[in-house]
Amino acid sequence: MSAVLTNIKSTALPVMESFYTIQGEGFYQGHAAYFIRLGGCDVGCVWCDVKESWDASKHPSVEIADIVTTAAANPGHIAVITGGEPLMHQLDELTTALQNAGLRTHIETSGSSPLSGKWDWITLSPKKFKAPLQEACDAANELKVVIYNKTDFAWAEKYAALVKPDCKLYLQPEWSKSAAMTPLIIDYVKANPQWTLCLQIHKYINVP
Ligand SMILES: C[S@@+](CC[C@H](N)C(=O)[O-])C[C@H]1O[C@@H](n2cnc3c(N)ncnc32)[C@H](O)[C@@H]1O
Ligand SMILES: Nc1nc2[nH]cc(C(=O)O)c2c(=O)[nH]1
Ligand code: SF4
Ligand SMILES: [Mg+2]
Repeated sequence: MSAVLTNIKSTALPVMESFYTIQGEGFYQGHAAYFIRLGGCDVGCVWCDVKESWDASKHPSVEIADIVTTAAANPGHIAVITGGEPLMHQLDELTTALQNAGLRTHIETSGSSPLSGKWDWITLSPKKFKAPLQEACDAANELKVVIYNKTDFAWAEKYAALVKPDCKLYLQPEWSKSAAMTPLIIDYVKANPQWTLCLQIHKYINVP
């Protein structure tokens, strides 16, 4: 996948899956939300929990009008755009259409591709494998750092210094390392209470 995808204004986007569930992570954890998972990612996190999303060509192209109609058919008021890396796509048309249909627009992003779209909530989850752009740090409403080993705490602080003062700060254990990392996160949050522990609750309660 390359930057070729980034600037194409299109009326359709590759959709790997979409589902109505509860937001399992971050400030909106527990809220009903309709997730739209776009195909394509050029970041390549070794521990990514959705590697099937990486190749955009493996996912069907869906018209934005159809994406929005399906999203708006649910009673929830939040649409979460995730991926893959959703900012590999130009998202102005999708987000405008979702907002015109009465939905809040939230994004889950690594911030490593240029920002597009109109957002009510931006979750920035920076990655070592492809660093976020400063424009993503400037715009983030919450910073969610995945903790894979103990050196990741210092790395998280580097990004906490780059986001806005009111940006919410979350530390999320990498799923396969959760047993080892969660106790370290608990100790870290107790010593540094500006941070909050974030568990992926959907994986504990077995919802998508
Ligand atoms: C699959 S990513 C898709 C959105 C975007 N590419 C990103 O990384 O933010 C959605 C969220 O899941 C997190 N994530 C992915 N794999 C994970 C894992 N194995 N354990 C914990 N969090 C994970 C990411 O950091 C991100 O916050
Ligand atoms: N329930 C639920 N909450 C989530 N929050 C972020 C997710 C993502 O994969 O982007 C996700 C997801 O896949 N499922
Ligand atoms: S940036 Fe997101 S989708 Fe891409 S590999 Fe990393 S966690 Fe997976
Ligand atoms: Mg997920």
